[in-house]
Amino acid sequence: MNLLDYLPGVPDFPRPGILFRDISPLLAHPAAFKEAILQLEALAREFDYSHILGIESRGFIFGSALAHQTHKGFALARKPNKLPLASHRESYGLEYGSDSLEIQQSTLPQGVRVLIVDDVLATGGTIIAASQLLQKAGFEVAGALTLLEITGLNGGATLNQKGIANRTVLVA
Ligand SMILES: O=P(O)(O)OC[C@H]1O[C@H](OP(=O)(O)OP(=O)(O)O)[C@H](O)[C@@H]1O
Ligand SMILES: Nc1ncnc2[nH]cnc12
Repeated sequence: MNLLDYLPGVPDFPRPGILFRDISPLLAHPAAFKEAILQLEALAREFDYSHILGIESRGFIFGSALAHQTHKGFALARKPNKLPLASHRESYGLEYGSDSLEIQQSTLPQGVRVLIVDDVLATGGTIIAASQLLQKAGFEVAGALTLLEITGLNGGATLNQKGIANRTVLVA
């Protein structure tokens, strides 16, 4: 099964010039979704971690399914003003705009090693912000794992330069 068949590119969304990879067909196809989680699980074995951080919103889907599959804990990196307890915030740029993420200070035991999981790696801005949040909150960044890296934006190389070990299932 070629998982890219289930991640079609939609031209000029959400802005002209962006080829947006839609995860909806993959999620709607049980065997493709299962295969995606199994391939993420295989790459996750390369990391030493006890918890997964999922990034709102598409990172929640893959991160939580992977946490369930691998028997790891799961934590939320949320868009602003969604978390009820004291939180850290980071702002960042991404392929088609800018945004902010927050994590709760008290979510995980201090010092645990956390694997960041998201659907897509484009510029790397989102994962760098997530990594900074984890460090601010006193957690160790085990690395970052994505289903798809968008070519031409050097997200993987950017993460490497920042010292964030990263693996992706697909590149397109
Ligand atoms: O590598 P980057 O350039 O930072 O881009 C990648 C991010 O962009 C998308 O999220 P988006 O902010 O569109 O939010 P969504 O998951 O709620 O759709 C995607 O799910 C990643 O989190
Ligand atoms: N081209 C793209 N497709 C889907 N999600 C993205 N997030 C950032 N860039 C993206």
